Amino acid sequence: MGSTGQNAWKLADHPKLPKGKTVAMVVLDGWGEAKPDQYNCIHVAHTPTMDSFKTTAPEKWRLIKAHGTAVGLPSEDDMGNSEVGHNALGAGRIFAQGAKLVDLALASGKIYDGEGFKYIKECFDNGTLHLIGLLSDGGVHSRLDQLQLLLKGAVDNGAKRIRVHILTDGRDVLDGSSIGFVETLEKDLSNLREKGFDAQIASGGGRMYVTMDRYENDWDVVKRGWDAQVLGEAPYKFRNAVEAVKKLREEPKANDQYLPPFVIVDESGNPVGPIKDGDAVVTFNFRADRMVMLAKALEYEDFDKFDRVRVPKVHYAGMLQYDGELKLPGHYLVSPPEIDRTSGEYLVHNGVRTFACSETVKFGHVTFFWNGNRSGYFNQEMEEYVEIPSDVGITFNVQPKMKAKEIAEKARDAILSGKFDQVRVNLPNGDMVGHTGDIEATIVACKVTDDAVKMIIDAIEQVGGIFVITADHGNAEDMVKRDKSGKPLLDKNGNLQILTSHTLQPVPIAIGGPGLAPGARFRNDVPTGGLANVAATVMNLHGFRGSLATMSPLSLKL
Ligand SMILES: O=C(O)[C@@H](CO)OP(=O)(O)O
Ligand SMILES: [Mn+2]
Ligand SMILES: [Mn+2]
Repeated sequence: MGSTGQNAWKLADHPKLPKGKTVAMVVLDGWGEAKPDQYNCIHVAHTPTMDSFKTTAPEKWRLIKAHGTAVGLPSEDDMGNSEVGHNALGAGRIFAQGAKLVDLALASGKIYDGEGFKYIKECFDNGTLHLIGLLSDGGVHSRLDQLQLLLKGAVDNGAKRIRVHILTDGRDVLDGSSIGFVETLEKDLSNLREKGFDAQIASGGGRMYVTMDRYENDWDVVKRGWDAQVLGEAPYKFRNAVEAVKKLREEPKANDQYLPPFVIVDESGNPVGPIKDGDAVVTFNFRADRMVMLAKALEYEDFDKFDRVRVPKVHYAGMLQYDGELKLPGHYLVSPPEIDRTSGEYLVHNGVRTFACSETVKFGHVTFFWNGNRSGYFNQEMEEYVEIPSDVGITFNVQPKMKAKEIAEKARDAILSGKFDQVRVNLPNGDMVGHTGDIEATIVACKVTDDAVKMIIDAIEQVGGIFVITADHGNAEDMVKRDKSGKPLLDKNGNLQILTSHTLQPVPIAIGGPGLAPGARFRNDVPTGGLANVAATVMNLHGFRGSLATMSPLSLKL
């Protein structure tokens, strides 16, 4: 393989597999494999299409790893997530991910020598350091222990006044756990106060209602956060954050994910921590998708998505740089993984035309994450990305069908059009509805997903193509927290502990379709395999050689 120019991208022909077959690449979001029981919504739901892969063509079906080190996360206790999952699927390699890179930078202390930290430090003498992010130990977007280390490092490096703007979780961790996390943070801050630092929580709100929207689905979410964090304005005012979270959770149907915005006020009723000129701001989430919108609001001069009212002149740094193409934000504490030479870029250099589609809430998964946290096209003549607008302002248990049918129709039409060689979609339902913890709705979500898969493979059937159906991580296959033996756990009131988060489960991958070379199947003597092996397998199915640079496929027997 040449090292420069077009030659560096040219892929050799596969010795046995033909070129020119339309390949449908379908990612079921949040669809893992787990023991069948009543809390496994995939098992309970009517899913004849997905079931048939496993039962009628078991040699073309297998399980692959979708969590922990197989997707670049720090440990095997880390559940998978969309960012790392789609990064691995799209890049075909395992990269040490944000969670891990931040751990290393904090442990070595290198984070404090970096450009980003030096930049925010310039404000420590006269300004306040604001830390904004998700408060939990979920490890998907952020981690409490990293925030704690950062707080310590900041005061060791001269920060005197610190305000933390918290977003409560309940999506990567149990609902209700926010109280404990806020208590822990309050204790740390009160220890700092005892040592003479002026450190407090300044504002808060639930992650799905305040700040952490993604892919520009609903700017109101970011505005609510802006109002509380920057302007110090919110519908609820409290003297301390533990009281805030406890009180707001008392509202009927309240949960951690959707707590309304609140600000902490002093004895005269004034907000304790609006962001002002001369302050430093750090968004401490390492994961990109749900921080990009706030980063734009903080960084873009000609921002017009909502009225910011007041735009403080601050030194802002992200924990990571969230968008490599937009270079957003410009300053960051830790360099993001350099996810280069992704499969999408190989495709455009090798004449493979791609169609990618999902609805808004997952659109960036099959584009931005797939392409290594890079927005935009590699080559617009070779690619078409279609976004179907998601419903806004609802929780998806109310509308568990979401846009699965519309996504499948777009995929079907793209396949039948003959204009594309790869048709790639994400079907969000298992994940988005699974996160609501609503078992009945999640069962509907799984059925609808199965219907969508059917529509896509029927189209593949018609054009003599190939399908690859897989998932990015588990979610809908397990809706309860369990003990080590697998028994569902009850809380202190005897209620089932509902699991709103992803899981540690493996995910299925199925290949098939009339275009698949006769006899092609997965080797059953290769036990390991993960999401990072899918890209090279797909390249094989497009007729290209087995290994591309360092990508390795799931072994196929031909
Ligand atoms: O909604 C999200 O941000 C995460 C869970 O925190 O889910 P996913 O990784 O599937 O996008
Ligand atoms: Mn996902
Ligand atoms: Mn999810």
